[in-house]
Amino acid sequence: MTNKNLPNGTRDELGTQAETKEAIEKRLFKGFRQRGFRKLTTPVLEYSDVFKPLNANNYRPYQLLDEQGEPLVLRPDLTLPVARVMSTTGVDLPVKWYYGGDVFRVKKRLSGSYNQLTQAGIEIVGYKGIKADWECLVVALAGCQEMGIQDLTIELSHAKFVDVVIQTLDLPQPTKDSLKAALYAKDLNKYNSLCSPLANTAYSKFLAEWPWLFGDFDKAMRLVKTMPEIAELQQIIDDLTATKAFINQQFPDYKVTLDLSIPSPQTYYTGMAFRGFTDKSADYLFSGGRYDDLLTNFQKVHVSAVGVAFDVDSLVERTVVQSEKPVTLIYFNQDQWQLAEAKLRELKNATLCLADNLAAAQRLATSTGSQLIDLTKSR
Ligand SMILES: N[C@@H](Cc1c[nH]c[nH+]1)C(=O)O
Repeated sequence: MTNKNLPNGTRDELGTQAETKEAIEKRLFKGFRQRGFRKLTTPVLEYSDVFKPLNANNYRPYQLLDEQGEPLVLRPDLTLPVARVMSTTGVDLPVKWYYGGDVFRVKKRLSGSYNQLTQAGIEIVGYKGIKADWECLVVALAGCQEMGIQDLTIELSHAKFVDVVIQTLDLPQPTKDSLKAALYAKDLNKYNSLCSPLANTAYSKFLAEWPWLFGDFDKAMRLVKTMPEIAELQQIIDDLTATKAFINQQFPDYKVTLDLSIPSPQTYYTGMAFRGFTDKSADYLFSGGRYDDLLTNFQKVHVSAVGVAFDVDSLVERTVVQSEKPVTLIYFNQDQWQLAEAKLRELKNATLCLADNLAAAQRLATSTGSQLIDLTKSR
């Protein structure tokens, strides 16, 4: 073997790190099951077509070919495979699924982030109303609470807000498109010059501050309300406001912010979206949202859906791991296997010492700070 390096953006997980991840996944899955979600497992490999709605700008999938030369990818997302399953099998709706597994996203070199990420999430398919969005939030927030995360901020956004506002502006369509791009890129010179024809209109106060329309929820909402009433915006405002009140009531320790100047976290979202952050890192702990049109990519019937996925790696990073206690080493002769097994069952934190002689066993015990039990004397 000549190349012992790992592919870019991948890693090995040893001991505590891998065990913490396993423990977190187990706890999350148990919580999902307790709320009546059923498990859905999909393959790591899928045809590239499944991910057409993804249109991700900041990463691309790993590509390969099947034996017939059809393009395959390592799944870059777990929601789209659920949509594929729903459209190809006759599962009765509504349905609540949970899943866990790795997604693969080839990011720019030197971006510092990993290309293989572990997610655990839920998808609720077949409910139009806000109760399904709130169930996703409760699952996400209760999960964080159980992991002992205290400084959580939930950032709410809405996939339609920017488009609805831009459509009402009295500007030619190409200017509207450029304005949206400049807003997302926070290209303020360009943004201001594109907005200048609307300088003395009822939108001017809002437009002047739109690129900064994130952070404090009430402050952002006050600015939205300086605009003339837009009928289509009302439902969006009502849903966001009710959701903030719901979170404040159910999870009073967590903070809610609003961001109405960003592109939707996923291109397939059609409604409210939410992400959870802590002060310590820019990586989110969970991300989710409503995607009522996703299944129409696979089938003709319109189906409502909403879901959320934890970034399990982010949870691992923030979980305080208990330092491992020194284990007890059980040294024995090979004809004493039964006795060694009995001792192993009796002791809590023990492991069989497989060394060939007592001196080697003693060296191992010293170097690992373990206690050594020598069964070879007990004949
Ligand atoms: N698949 C989304 C999260 C999600 C699950 N359900 C809905 N959204 C993501 O990876 O960002």
